[in-house]
Amino acid sequence: MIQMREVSKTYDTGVVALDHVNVDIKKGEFVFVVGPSGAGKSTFIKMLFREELPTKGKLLVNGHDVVEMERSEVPYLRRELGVIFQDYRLLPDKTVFENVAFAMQVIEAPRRTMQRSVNSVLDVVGLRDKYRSFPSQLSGGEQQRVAIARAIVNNPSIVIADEPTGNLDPETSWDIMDIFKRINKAGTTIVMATHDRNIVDTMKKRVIAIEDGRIVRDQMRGGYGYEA
Ligand SMILES: Nc1ncnc2c1ncn2[C@@H]1O[C@H](COP(=O)(O)OP(=O)(O)OP(=O)(O)O)[C@@H](O)[C@H]1O
Repeated sequence: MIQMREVSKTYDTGVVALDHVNVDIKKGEFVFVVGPSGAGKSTFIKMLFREELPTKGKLLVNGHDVVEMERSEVPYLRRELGVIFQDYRLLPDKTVFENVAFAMQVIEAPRRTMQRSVNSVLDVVGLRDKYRSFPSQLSGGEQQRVAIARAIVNNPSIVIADEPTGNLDPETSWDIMDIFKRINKAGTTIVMATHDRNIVDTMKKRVIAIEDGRIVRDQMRGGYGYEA
C-alpha cells in the first residue's frame, strides 16, 4: 500500500529532510510517525500525497508511482487519500455541509450520492446537527471533526494526518483519536505524525521514529520513546 525505497529529500536550501528512508505500510495498519521538531515527519507525510517529491528513491502509494507519475494522474492519487492537518484548513465562507460536500464536488459525484454521503460522514464524526454552522462558529475539536468528515467522504483507502491533535486539549484529542480508531477498524490505513506522547503510549500501534531524516526505530505496538 505504501512502499518507500531509499527515499531521500533535499530541499532547495540544501537541508536534507529525509535520508535513505525505507518503509512498508500495509493495508489496514495504524502508524504513528514521531520524532523531534525538524526531524522530517512533515516531509515524510507530504510525500505520501505528493505535496513534496523525493529527490531520490522510489515511492509507491496505492500502486501509484509517486515519483514517475504524470501531473495529470495526481488527482487520481489524491482522491484515494484523505489528508488532515493541524490547522483544519476549512473554507471559512462555507458551512459544515458545504465544506464536506466540496470534496465530493471536486470529483463530480452525483447530487443524490453527495447528500447521502455527507450526512453519513457527519454522523460518523457526530456533527450532523451542526451541518449549517460555519467554521468560525465551531470549537477547534468540532472543526477538526469537519476536516475528518471531509477527508473520509470519498472513502479513501489511506488517511494521512499531520499533527491532527496539535491544537486541541487532551480530552478533545481523545475524541479525535476515537474517530480515527473507528475509521481504522473499518479497514482504512492511518498514518499520523504526532508529538502527543500520551496518545502514542496509550494506543500501542506501530511507531516509526524519525531523527535527522533517518528512521531510527520502527516498532509494532510501540511507545513514544522520547523525553518530554
Ligand atoms: N519547504 C522547505 N524548504 C526548506 N527546508 C524545509 C522545508 N520544509 C521543511 N524543511 C526543513 O526540513 C527539515 C525537516 O522538516 P519537517 O517539517 O519535515 O520536520 P518535522 O519533523 O515535521 O518538524 P515539526 O515537528 O517541527 O513539525 C527541517 O530542517 C526543516 O527546516
